Amino acid sequence: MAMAVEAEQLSKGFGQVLAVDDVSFAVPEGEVFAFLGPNGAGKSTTINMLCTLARPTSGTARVAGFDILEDPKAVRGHIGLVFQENTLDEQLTAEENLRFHAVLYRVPRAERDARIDRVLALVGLADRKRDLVSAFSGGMVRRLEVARALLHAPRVLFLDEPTIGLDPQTRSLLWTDILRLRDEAGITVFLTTHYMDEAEYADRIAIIDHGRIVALDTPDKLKAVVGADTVELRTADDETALSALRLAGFDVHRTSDGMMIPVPDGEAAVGTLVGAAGVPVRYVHVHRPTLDDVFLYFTGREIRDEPGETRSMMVRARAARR
Ligand SMILES: Nc1ncnc2c1ncn2[C@@H]1O[C@H](COP(=O)(O)OP(=O)(O)OP(=O)(O)O)[C@@H](O)[C@H]1O
Repeated sequence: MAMAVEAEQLSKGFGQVLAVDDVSFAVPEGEVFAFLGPNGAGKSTTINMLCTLARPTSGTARVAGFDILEDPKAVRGHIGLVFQENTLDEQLTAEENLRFHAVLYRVPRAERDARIDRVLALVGLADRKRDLVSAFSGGMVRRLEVARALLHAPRVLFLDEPTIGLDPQTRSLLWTDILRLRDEAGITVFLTTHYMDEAEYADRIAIIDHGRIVALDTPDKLKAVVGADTVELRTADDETALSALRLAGFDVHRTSDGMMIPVPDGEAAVGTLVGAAGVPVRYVHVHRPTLDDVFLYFTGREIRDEPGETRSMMVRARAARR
């Protein structure tokens, strides 16, 4: 199978900060691939390297078959990009914005009208062609940005946090567009997000934390790793409970405020776990796996603890004082 993106031991440092740390992965053509991680995990830095906007400190990658270091111009010609910031001209209509970009990207004059209509249709904005962007909702602006990134018919589309700041309904509409690009145009989509719920739509997810990929698979397989069910326990003495449960043969994972134990049947296991903990139990919760659990399982904390260690350290310090 042909690969749209192949990263080989990519690293990028900024002074003392290793933003991306020895990351390798491959994305087959036609896949929707999500880079999922908290703020500061290294998602934007990875996308910037793949799009030739930042130079790796070490390692390399091939995008649409071209090496990002040896052939950056060819890479740029075969990718579309949507950044976190809006870069459309609000005083122009949707069509005028696209036309301006088509000229910039040297889309042949004879093809411009057809391309503009095609990309507007792909994002469901065909009937808003002549409207001013200043009259668009946040979701429509994002969709127009996606349309613009598609004008020169790229093979790979990079979207950095495309749904940030949008309400859940608009986010879900944008996802319909993204999946349509894959299904109708065969485009490979590489996107970053810190929204667990929407990462479920992706064909595969790489979970990135502190610059490293900690897990990579389909949403279903990642959830299966966590176990059929998970029991979350918080006790009067977590260290003692953790040792006792491990001695009793359970696979216990420490979290910032307790522990998680994957088990085949949560409800059936609660009694045994509470008994085996050997200390008073303050909180028990049985849940079916979600991607939040997957993140907690692989990183030991919740994605919402971010941004930054400072906040999670404060949360922990506050919890410790209670
Ligand atoms: N130009 C830069 N100079 C110095 N440090 C940087 C620079 N760009 C990123 N970093 C640092 O590298 C780390 C990774 O940042 P990056 O923006 O890639 O994370 P992210 O996962 O995309 O988060 P966000 O969604 O907040 O952008 C962070 O610690 C960040 O502060």
